[in-house]
Amino acid sequence: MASFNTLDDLDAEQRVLVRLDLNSPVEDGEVQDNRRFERHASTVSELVDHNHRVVLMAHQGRPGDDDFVSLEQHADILAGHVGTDVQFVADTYGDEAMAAIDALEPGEILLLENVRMVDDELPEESPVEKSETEFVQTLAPKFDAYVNDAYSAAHRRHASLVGFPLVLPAYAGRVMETEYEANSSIATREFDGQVTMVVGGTKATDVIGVMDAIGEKVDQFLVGGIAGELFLRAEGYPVGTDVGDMDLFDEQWENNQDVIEDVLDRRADQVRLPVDLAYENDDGDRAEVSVERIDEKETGYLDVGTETVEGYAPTVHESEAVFVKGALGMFEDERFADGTVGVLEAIAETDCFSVVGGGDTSRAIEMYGLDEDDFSHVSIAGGAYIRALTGEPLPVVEVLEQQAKEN
Ligand SMILES: Nc1ncnc2c1ncn2[C@@H]1O[C@H](COP(=O)(O)OP(=O)(O)O)[C@@H](O)[C@H]1O
Ligand SMILES: O=C(OP(=O)(O)O)[C@H](O)COP(=O)(O)O
Repeated sequence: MASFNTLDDLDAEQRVLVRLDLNSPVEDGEVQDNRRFERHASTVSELVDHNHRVVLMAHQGRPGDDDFVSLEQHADILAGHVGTDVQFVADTYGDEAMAAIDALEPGEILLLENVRMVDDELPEESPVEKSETEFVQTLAPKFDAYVNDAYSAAHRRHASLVGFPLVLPAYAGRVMETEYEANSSIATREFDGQVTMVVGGTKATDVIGVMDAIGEKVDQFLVGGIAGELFLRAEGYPVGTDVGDMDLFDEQWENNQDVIEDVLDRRADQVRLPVDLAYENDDGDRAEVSVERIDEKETGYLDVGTETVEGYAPTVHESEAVFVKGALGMFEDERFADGTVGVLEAIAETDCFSVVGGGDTSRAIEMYGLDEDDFSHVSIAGGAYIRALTGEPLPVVEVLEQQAKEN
């Protein structure tokens, strides 16, 4: 259990400054609705119900990137989820923002402009240095309290995340609370039975790091995606290499070969690898091949095969807890969704404690008609989830805990 203050500790009718993480995919300039809006909307609604004046801060993209855009569209999308108007001001702590904050009535919501447009926001510095910036020093006096709900950005030491809690009474929002409890549980909870981790996706470096860090806590790793092929390569199979213009394997192999070999060496009986793989045949259909029958990699393998799923599912059924990081195949293409969906269905069928993380992987749940309620927790965090799994501290959580202890 984290020992930070939560909304349960916050008195009603305050002027509250809230940090959300509404960072979203942007396609052709259009911000895409996603789980982050829906989740944060419940925190915002709760604050509105308690008659607070609610001022929201968030970021979008990184300076220089195409998705580094204004939060104007975010205000409309969030309003749709909250069911109440969300005002927007194209300013963060200048005169325009200050006037909009002053004009706010109890129960009203105002979203400030993208905090990454403020020079003081981004350089990673200590919370004390961040709290001394002009941004924090100018904005904070307008408020009685600060709420941080941005769990998925909790690994960053930015002004809006770690500066304000040093100068205002600080509370964790509901998303922060829920994400923290669920995602940290692999490190902090003792489960009675078997703990299983499903790892896949394209960012093999991340999941291999998790396997290395958390091997003591996990009984079985069910591996697929790019990591699956890299582990097969380490076992001597002629896969896990780039073919054509693919660049998913060779660089990650060079960066992780030692760790993979070490994990296999120390944890051979914990690591389960695909026994068959799926690819697109000349007719454009899904075809499968046993890994034993591959002589040379000539095509991209886009999913684990049927026999692999049939082998993984019983392990899931026997588990007390299952954590997922990364998809077992390229599930966005229906032909290559069997591995990911098969394992998610197996998890949904059981009443084990389950966490599904990773922005891309969790999209498979709605894409294939699975019910989010059949999982204990579907995380909206990527990098922060990885850190929670490996037990690495999150600066935002540390600051919230520190403030709770001192005040
Ligand atoms: N064999 C594969 N070849 C290509 N892409 C794959 C393969 N297996 C999984 N993927 C892709 O991995 C993506 C998810 O991986 P990743 O971005 O690392 O995870 P997340 O964002 O969920 O943490 C999915 O979009 C899926 O298409
Ligand atoms: O989307 C985010 O992280 P994620 O891609 O790890 O889920 C957060 O908003 C953090 O964004 P950043 O990685 O640009 O600091």
